[in-house]
Amino acid sequence: MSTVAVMGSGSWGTAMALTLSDNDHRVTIRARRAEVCDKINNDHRNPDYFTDLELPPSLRAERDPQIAMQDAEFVVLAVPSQSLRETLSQWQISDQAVIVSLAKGIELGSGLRMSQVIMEVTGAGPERIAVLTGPNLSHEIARRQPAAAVVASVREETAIAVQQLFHTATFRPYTNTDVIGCELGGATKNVIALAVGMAAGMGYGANATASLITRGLAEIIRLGEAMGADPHTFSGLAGIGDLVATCSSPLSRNRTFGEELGRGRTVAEIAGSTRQVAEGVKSCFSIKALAEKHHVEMPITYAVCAVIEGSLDPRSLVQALLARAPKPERY
Ligand SMILES: NC(=O)C1=CN([C@@H]2O[C@H](COP(=O)(O)OP(=O)(O)OC[C@H]3O[C@@H](n4cnc5c(N)ncnc54)[C@H](OP(=O)(O)O)[C@@H]3O)[C@@H](O)[C@H]2O)C=CC1
Ligand SMILES: O=C(CO)COP(=O)(O)O
Repeated sequence: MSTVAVMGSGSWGTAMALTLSDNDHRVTIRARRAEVCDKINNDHRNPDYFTDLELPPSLRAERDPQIAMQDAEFVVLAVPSQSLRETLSQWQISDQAVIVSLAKGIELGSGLRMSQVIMEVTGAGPERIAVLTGPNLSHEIARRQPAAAVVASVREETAIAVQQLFHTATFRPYTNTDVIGCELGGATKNVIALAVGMAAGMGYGANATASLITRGLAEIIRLGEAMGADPHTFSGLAGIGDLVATCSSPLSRNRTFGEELGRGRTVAEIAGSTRQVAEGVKSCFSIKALAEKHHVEMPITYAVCAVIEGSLDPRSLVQALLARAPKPERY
C-alpha cells in the first residue's frame, strides 16, 4: 500500500484517484475549491465532473496542496497543461516522491512537453518522473470499464513502480521508456480529434473520419521522429490507441469541441459552455510551432489552428486538405 497525492480533482484526477483507491492505496485528492473538498469528503461525490459516481469513503480531499502531498510517495499531477507551470511553482514536492504526469498537452510559448515543464519547475531528474497516457476516457475508467494504458519513464524501474501502483482488475498499464513519443502521442491526438469532430459535426461519415485519423497519425509520426521519439511508440496505446479512442468517442471533449465547431458554434461559445478542458484548442498552436521548428509538414494541425484562430471556416477545413497537391502515400 502506497501513499498517493492526486493534485487536481477534475475528470481525470477523480477517475485516477478512484482507480488508486480500488488498489487500496492511501489516496488524497487535492481540489482547489473548498466546496469540491466538502462534497468529496462528506457526500463522496464530485458532481461537477461525475453526476452519479460514488467515490470510496477512504478517498479524502484536501484543499491545501502541502497537506495533500504530506508523506506522499507518489504525486500525480492532474491539472491542464497550460496551468501546470503556474500551479507547480506554488507547490513544494518532496524530492523523495515519484512524480506522475497525466496531462496531455504541449506548453504554449516554450513548446515543452509536460515532463520537461516538471523538470524545469521542480528540479526533479527525469528518472523520478513518469507519464501515464493511452486510450483512457475518464468516464469509462470511472465505471471500471476495461482499458490499457502506458506508463513511460526514462528509468524502467520508475515506470514499473507506477505501473504496479495503477494496475487493477480493469486497468492494465504497460511500460515504455520512450517518454518523448508517449507525451507527443497524447498531446497531438487531441488536435486530430478536433478535426475529426469538425468533420462529424458537418455530417461527414466514416470515410472522412478514418482518412483524418490515418493521415493524422502520419503527421504525428513525422513530428515524433523529428523530435527523437521511437516511431514504434505510435503503433501502440500512446499513439494509435489514444488517437482512435479520442477520435471515435462522444465522451471525448476534444472531439465534441470539434463537432460543435462543425455545427457552426464559435470557439468562444463552446469554451464558455463548459468548465472542462479540451487541450487541443491551445496545444494545436504549440504543436504547430514544433512542426515549424523541426520542418515537419502537419497539414491537419495547421488547418485546425486556422479554424481555432478564425481564419478558416470549419466547412472549408476538409476541402482545404483535399485540395492539397497530390502526393504518394507515406509517412
Ligand atoms: N478526462 C480524461 O478522460 C483524460 C484527461 N487527460 C488529461 O488530464 C489533464 C487534466 O484533464 P481533466 O482532469 O480531464 O480536466 P478537467 O477540465 O476535467 O479538470 C481540470 C482540473 O484542473 C483544475 N484546474 C483547471 N484550471 C486550473 C488552473 N488554471 N489552475 C489550477 N487548477 C486548474 C480544475 O479545477 P476546478 O474544478 O476548480 O476548475 C480541475 O480540478 C488534461 O491534460 C487531459 O488532457 C488524460 C487522459 C484522460
Ligand atoms: O485523453 C483522453 C482519452 O484518452 C481524453 O480525451 P478528451 O480530453 O478529448 O476528453
